[in-house]
Amino acid sequence: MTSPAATSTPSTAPEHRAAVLAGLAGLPFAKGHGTGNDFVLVADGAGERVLGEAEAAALCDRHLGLGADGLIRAIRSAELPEGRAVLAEEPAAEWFMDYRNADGSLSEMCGNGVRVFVAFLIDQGLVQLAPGEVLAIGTRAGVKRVERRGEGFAVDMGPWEFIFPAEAQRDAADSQVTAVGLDVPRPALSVSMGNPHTVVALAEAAELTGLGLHTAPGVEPLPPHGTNVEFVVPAEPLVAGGTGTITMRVHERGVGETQSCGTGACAAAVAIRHWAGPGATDRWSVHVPGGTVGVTFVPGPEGREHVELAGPAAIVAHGTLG
Ligand SMILES: N[C@@H](CCC[C@H](N)C(=O)O)C(=O)O
Repeated sequence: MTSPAATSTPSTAPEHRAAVLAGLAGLPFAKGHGTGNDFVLVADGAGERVLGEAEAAALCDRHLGLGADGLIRAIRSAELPEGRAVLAEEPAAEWFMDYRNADGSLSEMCGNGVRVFVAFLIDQGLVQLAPGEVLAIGTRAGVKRVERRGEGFAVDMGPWEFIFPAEAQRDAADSQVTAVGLDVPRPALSVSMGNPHTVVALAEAAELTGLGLHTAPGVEPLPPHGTNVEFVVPAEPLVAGGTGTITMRVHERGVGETQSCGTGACAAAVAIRHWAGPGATDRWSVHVPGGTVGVTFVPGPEGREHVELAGPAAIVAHGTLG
């Protein structure tokens, strides 16, 4: 499995962006989103395109490129080393979601992205998926099973993990987070959904709206590969059998503030349920600026608890790089 994000940042100079985009002339693309988390999508089944860090950053540039939170390439799993590792686990995972953040860095997983990815495969006629059917998708966080459900998709995101398990169990918080708009550092809990997250609970909606997320929050200690930071306000009921409600804003690693983060919503539900203690509900609605996603804790086939993420996915445009 590839470890995350390259650490160097591609040049943001306009002439560099223009040169990279000129090299992509003629490239067909689509634009899609899941609850406002938006992506440029490219079908490159045989892996013939050069779509690395510089290309992703240029395409995702909101002023000089197409503009998106990330680039998703649909490539056959057999064409990538990470994909071949996935095929050894699940031979049915023909398609691999090759995801990069807006700054060009790799991430292991994108929860909104994988729903939009499947919508794109259907849109391109690369797969057919009837309501209730499940498609196995290769990702850098392993195989994800995506079910077509209602107006969108439900994804088995696999098991969650604490990033600092000893501290999380002992103190219910493992780090401190600072951000523009917060008077003092706040305790936080770091959760892996394949990619890293740090969740901070705030007391009220006014604190959430008052945050300045144009500046990256500070996290101490920082998880080894950086982190996405979710600020959350939970609301009642949190009790078993009910649906817990969370309002969330997020600052994403490699992007900045986004309208939504699927893996972040899952991490938020993990942290809030942990803080609520025994008897808390397994079903959550997470409200983000771009809409609402559902998070449910379910038993996994191997005996571990899995997280299911459900939400919409839309393909809104098709085009060709000029
Ligand atoms: N920025 C994230 C990757 C993208 C997460 C995504 N928005 C989601 O919906 O899960 C990272 O670097 O881990």
